[in-house]
Amino acid sequence: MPTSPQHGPSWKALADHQDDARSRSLTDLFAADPARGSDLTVAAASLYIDYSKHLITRETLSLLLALARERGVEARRDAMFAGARINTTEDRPVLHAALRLPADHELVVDGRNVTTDVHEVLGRMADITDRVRSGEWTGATGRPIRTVINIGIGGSDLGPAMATRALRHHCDGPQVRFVSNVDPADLTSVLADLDPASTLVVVVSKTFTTLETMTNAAAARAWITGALGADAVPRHFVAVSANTERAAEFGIPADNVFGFWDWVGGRYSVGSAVGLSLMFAIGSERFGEFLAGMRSIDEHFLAAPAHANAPILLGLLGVWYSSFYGADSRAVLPYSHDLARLPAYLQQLSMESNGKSVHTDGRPVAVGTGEIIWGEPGTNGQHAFHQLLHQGTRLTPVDFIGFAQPTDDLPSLGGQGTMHDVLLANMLAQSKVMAFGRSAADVARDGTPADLIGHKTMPGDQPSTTIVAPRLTPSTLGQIIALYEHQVFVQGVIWDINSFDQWGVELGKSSALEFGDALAGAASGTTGDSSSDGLVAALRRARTAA
Ligand SMILES: O=P(O)(O)OC[C@H]1O[C@H](O)[C@H](O)[C@@H](O)[C@@H]1O
Repeated sequence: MPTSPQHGPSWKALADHQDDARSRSLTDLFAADPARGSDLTVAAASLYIDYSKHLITRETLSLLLALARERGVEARRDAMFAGARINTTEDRPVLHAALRLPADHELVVDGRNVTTDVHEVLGRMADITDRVRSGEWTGATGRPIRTVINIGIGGSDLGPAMATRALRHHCDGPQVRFVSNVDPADLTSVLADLDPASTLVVVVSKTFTTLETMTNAAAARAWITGALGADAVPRHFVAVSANTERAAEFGIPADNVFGFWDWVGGRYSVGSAVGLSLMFAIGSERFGEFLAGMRSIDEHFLAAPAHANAPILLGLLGVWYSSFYGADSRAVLPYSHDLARLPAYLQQLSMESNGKSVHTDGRPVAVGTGEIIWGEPGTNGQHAFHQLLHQGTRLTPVDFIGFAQPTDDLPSLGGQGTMHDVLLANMLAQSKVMAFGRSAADVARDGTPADLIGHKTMPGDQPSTTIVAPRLTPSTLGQIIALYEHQVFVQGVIWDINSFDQWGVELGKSSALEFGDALAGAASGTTGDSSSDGLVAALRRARTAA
């Protein structure tokens, strides 16, 4: 049974070391160690990752790596990949990495070779994808499918939605749209301009019980059957679920149900059948490239020594800031408009995984765990929230993500270079000024009036990682996703928390059911607290107001 991390010798050594290191600025660190900009980098598949602009010395790194050893990160990683039941509160293996294993790689769990099952489903997905994309699969009136609607929420939405948007340039199948929110505005606006006769609905739910998804799916079914009759359902609905019986109860024939397994967490499921809508959009071949990209990072994570292992290094840096500096959040800033939904995707991946306050054995955690992930694509954030990153009082580590080659390009304003170069130049400039700032002496040298010097001084020391890839492709997107998955895993191991359950979301779900009754007037008496009583009453009154 692992002890709490703060009781081990490495934690104490890091805390003592931090007391010494805290006064050293990134400007000082780069002056004292000019090679750090090239040395503190790591290559993983086609990703080049610069972590030199972090508040660490080489000694910090070796202490962090000692912490990883002490916490058994590599042994735990091997246990995960081997199918050990490391999701202890749900007694399940954690095998999203098995979703991208080659077909000839045997991985036996509970007496079954899971890669056989994975590739059987992948084959069925490829088959329906080919039929839909070629027009062989038709709707009830014989029309080919022009639009696919993915109905799902959380892990059954964010992954395929983020990836479909990211791979816009590779989308050459039916148009794919996403509906997640139980707010009827979501479904209504998505359906508004669609023809039911050429629309295919993919209902995605691991459990097939999620209220939002079931509600939207029922409304979509009414929309289809209202136009085309009840018999149209098998031509217009397919399901993705680990609960195939429930999917059948909804009226979706078994041939149209694509399964996955309880060893795939929702937020880790984009490489499973949950990615079916993405496959419709980009085709099965490119989906295969996406899985291969993920696999290349799995292999790196498994094989690279810890000091050159990107997920281990990035995981340790996340712990360094969360637990030692008390940083609450990390900004993820993709300098790629196509990655606009990546921060939202990573919010679920990281915050639902590591937003925990007890150790694996149920004892309370005594150190800062979890990170609040947020962000917007560059350069939009620069004109909105970067001010706080540049001159605010909070330490907020940043991940910059950029691509050498553009997906789209246009000439720049001055005609020299291109807009993509302007984008990349901004990314590099932001990481530089966040790290090194601008001293008061420098500001004064410009003749700045004394009373403005403080206002114009840039403190610097806002740490960042920069992740660079040649181009945004199915493979590099898969690599980025797997990199973050494993970073989250490493942090969970160091903190000794279960990154693979999410009990915290359950209470809100059951409470919402009670409020549904109260709003409808079906419940009598109090909701249990005076604030909720007042809100229910105000909402009921306002419904009848003009
Ligand atoms: O795929 P489903 O079973 O419908 O679940 C959808 C989502 O809802 C749950 O409440 C969990 O918090 C998420 O981890 C999950 O991805």
